[in-house]
Amino acid sequence: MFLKVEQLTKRFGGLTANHNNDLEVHKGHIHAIIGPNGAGKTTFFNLISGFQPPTSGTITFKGTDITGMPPNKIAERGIARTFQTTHLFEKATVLDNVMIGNRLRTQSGFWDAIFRTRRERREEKESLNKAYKVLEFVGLPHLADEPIAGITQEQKKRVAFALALATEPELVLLDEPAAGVNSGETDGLAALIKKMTKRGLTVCLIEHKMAMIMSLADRITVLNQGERIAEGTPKEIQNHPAVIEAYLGGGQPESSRTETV
Ligand SMILES: Nc1ncnc2c1ncn2[C@@H]1O[C@H](COP(=O)(O)OP(=O)(O)OP(=O)(O)O)[C@@H](O)[C@H]1O
Repeated sequence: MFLKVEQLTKRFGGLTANHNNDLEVHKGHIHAIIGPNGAGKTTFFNLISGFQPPTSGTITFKGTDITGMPPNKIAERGIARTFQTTHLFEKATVLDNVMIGNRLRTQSGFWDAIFRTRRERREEKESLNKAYKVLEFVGLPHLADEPIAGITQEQKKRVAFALALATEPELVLLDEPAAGVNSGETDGLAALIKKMTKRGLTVCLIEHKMAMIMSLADRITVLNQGERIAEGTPKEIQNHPAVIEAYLGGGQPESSRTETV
């Protein structure tokens, strides 16, 4: 299994944000994580990408146990995640964001960057080439010199993708890639996600836009109140009683919370 999460739990004091959750992501798939607000989706991503340590459970990526590894080590092993667009530097250019962001999030040579050693200059050139390549991929090479503050929300989403892709990942975790953009732009971002899998990437995404998820995802995992309540194909999920119940906001009996398709 490409990514295998077993019995993952995260507690914040008395609150259980994730409770004994399992997940299997197949190579080359688009796997969506959905669920109402506060279901524990972002926490789940934080645990997989190493931004928070789990309370218990294991995460195995390509056969290696990566549980509790720091984010830069997990990125080195091939897992990248996107951040909300609020993580971008508004005054810096698109290109600088991709370059700086990549370094800050994946490399330890921060002081090299400050003092501009020879190694740093060589790495900067490589980093520049890489940044242009990923900007090309996400369709923004013409905006390389534009400050983030001057581009649209949809373009910022593409920059967030570029940041993740610059780490040359095999698995990309996208946190609400289409939040705050209109429907035409959502279609464009969905096409870009499809293009990622055509290039051999595996994608795991959190998203609230159901139409997008239903047409894009190979499999869907549904979380509610920290627990996995369903897993299956889009068709199976659409007709799943526990999912319908969770989305209608009625809450559900304890007994149905661990039900799977
Ligand atoms: N660092 C933290 N400290 C304490 N509680 C937290 C922390 N992070 C998340 N939580 C809580 O854990 C629960 C799950 O939050 P999380 O952000 O993972 O949900 P979500 O499904 O991503 O929600 P949304 O769709 O609204 O983004 C919430 O009750 C939240 O308040």
